Amino acid sequence: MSTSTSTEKITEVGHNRFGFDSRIEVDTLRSLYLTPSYIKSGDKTTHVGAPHKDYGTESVYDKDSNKIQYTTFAKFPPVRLLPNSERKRILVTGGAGFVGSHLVDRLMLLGHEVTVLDNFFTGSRTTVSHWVGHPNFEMVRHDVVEPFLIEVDQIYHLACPASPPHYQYNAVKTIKTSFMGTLNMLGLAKRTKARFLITSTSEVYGDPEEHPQREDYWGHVNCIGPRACYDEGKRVAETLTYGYQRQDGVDVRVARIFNTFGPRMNPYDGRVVSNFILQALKGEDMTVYGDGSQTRSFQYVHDLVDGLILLMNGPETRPVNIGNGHEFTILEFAEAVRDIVEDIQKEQGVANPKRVNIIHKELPTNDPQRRRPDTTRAKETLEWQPRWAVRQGVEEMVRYYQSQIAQGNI
Ligand SMILES: O=C(O)[C@H]1O[C@H](OP(=O)(O)OP(=O)(O)OC[C@H]2O[C@@H](n3ccc(=O)[nH]c3=O)[C@H](O)[C@@H]2O)[C@H](O)[C@@H](O)[C@@H]1O
Repeated sequence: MSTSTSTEKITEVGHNRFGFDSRIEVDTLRSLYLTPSYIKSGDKTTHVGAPHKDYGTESVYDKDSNKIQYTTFAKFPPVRLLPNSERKRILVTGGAGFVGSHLVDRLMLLGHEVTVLDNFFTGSRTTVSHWVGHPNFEMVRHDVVEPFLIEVDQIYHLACPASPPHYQYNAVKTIKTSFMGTLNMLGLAKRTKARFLITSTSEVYGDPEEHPQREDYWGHVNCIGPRACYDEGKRVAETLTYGYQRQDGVDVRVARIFNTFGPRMNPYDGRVVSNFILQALKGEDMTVYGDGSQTRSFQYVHDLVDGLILLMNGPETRPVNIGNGHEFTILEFAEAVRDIVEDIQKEQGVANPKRVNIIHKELPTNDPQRRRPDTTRAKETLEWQPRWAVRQGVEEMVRYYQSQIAQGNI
């Protein structure tokens, strides 16, 4: 499949819709994840990554001693100054995770007060460390399976491991997180009258018999399979959400997220995009599970954050699919990632980049055969559509991982 379609340069993300202006320059966001870094070897220090800014975290990796020194600057990225009437108190559970950290960046830059709850099981402090100390920001180490009391206007409830190896690592804890965590956060929403948004998943459709998947499809889930802890956990979380809406009038939003990728994805989390990019960058064999004929549709994280913010502030209370409709077989996707990595390596002066092999490994049990979102509802009710081509996102993620490798973080 060709990924070389020419794509327009995206300079701004977000929308000004539903009384909530979420527009931000892409370069501002980038400066938060493509952070400056230096590598020291003997007397020589080389700069890698983005140009130096006087905020965020800087790292110097000393190759000889294998030590890394972080410096956090007391200056923060400038945030929008909002009048009190517009500034919201926003809770983001799982805010130190991959998706959560991008949402936090956006909400902080927009001028809101953000509290992050995270138990750091799969999230990491470093994803949002550039905000620590900011007057509008608070980070709390807390597990959502325990109640949490706070006064807030909006709750984005993201907390839950999302990668198959992570969520299957402790299946009982995953179900507990989905059920107890959602129960606690809905209880909080009921008491504070905060609007509540839960990030559900395309996995509620299981191994779908309908294609593409619309929100009114009930799904095809094996309730005793290895994925059930996540799939059924999210299904019961949705049930709870609408239970609180019907019984207690809680103002709810449900996002069903389809495969998402981007910078800050944990390099070891085992999902396909991070695995393929890192394997290609390190010159290792790329591992396609099964024959690679299963399909997925991948969306870039900035599109997802746009969708979440629109959903939270818009009128739609039914579940909404948020995903990109460009469907790849996994084998096609492996080839596309390999081509993109080679193109970038050539652009960087590597004359003949080593062509990595694609090898096949066993297909995980109950791995869904086909997955593509029908996003008509998001288009009609939120006026949301994905804007980032897969190639644009993969290119940016390659550069992010390259700088992480250079810094000794991978
Ligand atoms: O994003 C979604 O909609 C949901 O599905 C994902 O699950 P999955 O689609 O299986 O995600 P990956 O682990 O990235 O796998 C995608 C496909 O690539 C394959 N794969 C994965 C990794 C790898 O190295 N090679 C490989 O061929 C898998 O077998 C699967 O067919 C994640 O579980 C969830 O984060 C999410 O809720």
